Amino acid sequence: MGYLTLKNVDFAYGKSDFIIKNTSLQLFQEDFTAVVGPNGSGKTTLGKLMAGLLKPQNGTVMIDGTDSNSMSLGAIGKRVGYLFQNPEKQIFAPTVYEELTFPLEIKGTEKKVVERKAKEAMEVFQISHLSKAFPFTLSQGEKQRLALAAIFIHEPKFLILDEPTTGLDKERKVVLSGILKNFQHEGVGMVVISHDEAFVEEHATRVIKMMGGKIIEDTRKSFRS
Ligand SMILES: Nc1ncnc2c1ncn2[C@@H]1O[C@H](COP(=O)(O)OP(=O)(O)OP(=O)(O)O)[C@@H](O)[C@H]1O
Repeated sequence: MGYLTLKNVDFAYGKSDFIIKNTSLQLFQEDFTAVVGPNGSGKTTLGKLMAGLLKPQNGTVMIDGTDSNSMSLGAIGKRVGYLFQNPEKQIFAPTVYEELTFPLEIKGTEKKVVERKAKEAMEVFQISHLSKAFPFTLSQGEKQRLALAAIFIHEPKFLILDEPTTGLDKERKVVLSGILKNFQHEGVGMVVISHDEAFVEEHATRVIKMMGGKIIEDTRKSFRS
C-alpha cells in the first residue's frame, strides 16, 4: 500500500463543479513523483488533498494507513510536509532562528534539543549566516530554504513541493536539487508539482500528468537506485 493513498476522490471548492474528479492514486516513499500538466488542471489541489490540507467531498485520503479526516494537523505534519508555491505563506516568526525554534518550543521540546535541531536545520539548508535576519527580507531562494528547514525540523516521511524551482536561478536550483537528493537518500518520499521540464527529467522516477482534474498519464521510469 502507498504511503499516501487517494481512493475515488472528488473535490470542489465551495459550490463549484468538481475540480478533482473520481481520482485514485497510490504514492510510494521510494519514488520521486512529479505531477505535471497545464495551468488550472488541478495539480495544486491534488497536492493539497495528498497533504491532508484539503478534505475531499467524496472518497478517502489515507496518510500512512490512516484516514486524513480523522487526523489532527499536528499528526499530519509529522508525516507529510508541504511546501507552498509561495513560501512566504508559511513563514511567521520575526527571525530565521525563531521560525525554526518556535514550533518545537510550543510542543514543549527541551531547550537544548530545540537549539541543536535548529542549528542542524540551518546548516543543512545553508541559512546559518541568516540566523538573526528578518525572514521577509530574504531572497526567494533563501525564503524557500527557510520554509524547507522549518518542514525538515518535524522529520516528515513525505514531502510535497509545489513549483519549488520558480524564481530560482541556476545556482539556487543546484542547491535545491542537492537538498532534495539528501532527503531522498534518507528515505523521504517526494512529490513535486512542476512545470520545469529539466528539473522533472533530472529527478523524477514517476510522472503523473493531470488534465481537467483527472490523471491522464502515469509513467514510471524506475525506482531510485
Ligand atoms: N481557493 C480556490 N477557490 C476556488 N477555485 C480555486 C481555488 N484554488 C484553485 N481553484 C480553481 O481550481 C482549478 C485548479 O486549480 P489548481 O491551482 O489546482 O491547478 P494547477 O494545475 O495547480 O494550476 P497552476 O499550474 O496554474 O498552478 C482552477 O480552475 C482554479 O481556478
